Amino acid sequence: MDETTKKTVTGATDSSIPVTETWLRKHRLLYNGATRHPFILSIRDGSVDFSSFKRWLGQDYIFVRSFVPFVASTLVKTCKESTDESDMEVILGGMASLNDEINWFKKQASKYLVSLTSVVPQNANVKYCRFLESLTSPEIEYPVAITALWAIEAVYQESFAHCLEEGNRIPQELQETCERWRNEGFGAYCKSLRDIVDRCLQKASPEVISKAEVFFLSVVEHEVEFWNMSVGGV
Ligand SMILES: Cc1ncc(CN)c(N)n1
Repeated sequence: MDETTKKTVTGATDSSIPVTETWLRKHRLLYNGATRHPFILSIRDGSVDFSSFKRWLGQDYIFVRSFVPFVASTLVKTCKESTDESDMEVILGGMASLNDEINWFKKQASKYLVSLTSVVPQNANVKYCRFLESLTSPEIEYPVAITALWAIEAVYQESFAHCLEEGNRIPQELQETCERWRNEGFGAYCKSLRDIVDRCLQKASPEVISKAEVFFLSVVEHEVEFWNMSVGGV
């Protein structure tokens, strides 16, 4: 029997395996589709098409601006619902670094001559931003919101970390882009988010756990669509 589906004698799922680990094992192919997407692989091997990179840059700037209200709404849920006071500091730190992220996009846009005021959000981006907005609803439970936040950040962290793994041939000018999400601080932030998710879901009802898994999968699918859009799909 697969370890991830191991049941105890009472029939419950083995709680010694953190929930995020069970999902990553169960949905590995889909998850790899996001973190090893052809766009990411093209950055890694140096064959990236710079018009795709510029498209990604402009679209992601729009995305990050929509991401801020979602993170803010998760911060509010954390303040109201979390039983651990350090959770609030984790999310607050993430919010602060989003300010840097927005400024970084502006700087890169001027370097690559991308006019951020004339970027028209593409279909996949519009859908992803709508999804983010739906997550700000009070009906979205804290464990579900924090799951989505973790998944969104983790996909970027793992994708760009992969670009810099041994054997890469990334163009010098994209080194800084990859570092932005590969750096130790961002890695530690993603790890803290994951720990919060696992802790919250350990105490959550089966319904909330299932809902969180559905939203985890939705994030991964939106991320794949976002990369597809960047390489020129719709
Ligand atoms: C689409 C997307 N996903 C995640 C991240 C990381 N904040 C981002 N900038 N853009």
